[in-house]
Amino acid sequence: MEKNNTEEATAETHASAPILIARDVDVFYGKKQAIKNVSLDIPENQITALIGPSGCGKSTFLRCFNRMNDSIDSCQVSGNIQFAGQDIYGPKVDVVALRSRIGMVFQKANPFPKSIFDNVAYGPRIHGLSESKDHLEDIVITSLRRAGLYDEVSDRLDEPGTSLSGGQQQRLCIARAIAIDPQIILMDEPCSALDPIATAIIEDLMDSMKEKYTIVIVTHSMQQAARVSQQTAFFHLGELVESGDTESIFTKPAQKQTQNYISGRIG
Ligand SMILES: Nc1ncnc2c1ncn2[C@@H]1O[C@H](COP(=O)(O)OP(=O)(O)OP(=O)(O)O)[C@@H](O)[C@H]1O
Repeated sequence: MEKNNTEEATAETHASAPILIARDVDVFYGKKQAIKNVSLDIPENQITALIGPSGCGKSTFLRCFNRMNDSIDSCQVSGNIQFAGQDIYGPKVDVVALRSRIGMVFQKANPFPKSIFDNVAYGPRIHGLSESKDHLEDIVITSLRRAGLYDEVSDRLDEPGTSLSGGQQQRLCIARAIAIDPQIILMDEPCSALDPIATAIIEDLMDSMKEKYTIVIVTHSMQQAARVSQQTAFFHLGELVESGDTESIFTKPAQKQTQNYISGRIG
């Protein structure tokens, strides 16, 4: 009995070990501060939801994790973010390599103007991940399967990615992210352009994906955060008000601001 408890405790500790650690992160767009001294741990193989009212800084904070903010001239990020123990803003960091480990899926599905196959094969080709044509085919098929799309497209891999439905296009983008073998997938409101059925498919998919990947999702939908995530972080006016396990945040939040948001009093 005692042994089982120890095993359980070890498994639990392992399951919640942080893969991303943000400390004292500030983000400015010019003189305007969008993120104020935010510290947050992202546990491995879990889904963390970033929630909060429009403009509170969720997407800005998400983009810090794979340095997508680098491409915005006015944007300055300071503080410390570690990925698997390495400072991702360190001088020697190869941003392209970082983004292959920390992939991203955007609000609006954005397939390349290429075939379904080539959309998924693109990343492995440019990152030199495939040893042969057969290996590349394997990667494409495995990625499409992991994204829950293969069965729907197996007989039309040569057709344009843009010929798919919105929900299928979003799963194609997830397959594209998976194809370069990331550890983390950042999702910025991935279902906001989708109908409830396509949304439910993606939510089920996320649940199965967390066995292999760590997911951080920005969502406007509190119901979605409650359905899919194990951890939730609530932002307001650029500050992290509170974070913790999703059930606690939604049933007994520690902060009044969180309570007001989840009960619809601010939004
Ligand atoms: N490229 C940019 N240039 C200048 N200001 C920006 C830029 N992107 C975001 N901001 C500002 O930073 C703040 C945070 O924006 P951000 O998009 O991160 O919030 P959000 O919580 O994701 O909002 P939403 O839920 O509406 O998408 C806002 O005040 C926004 O106007």
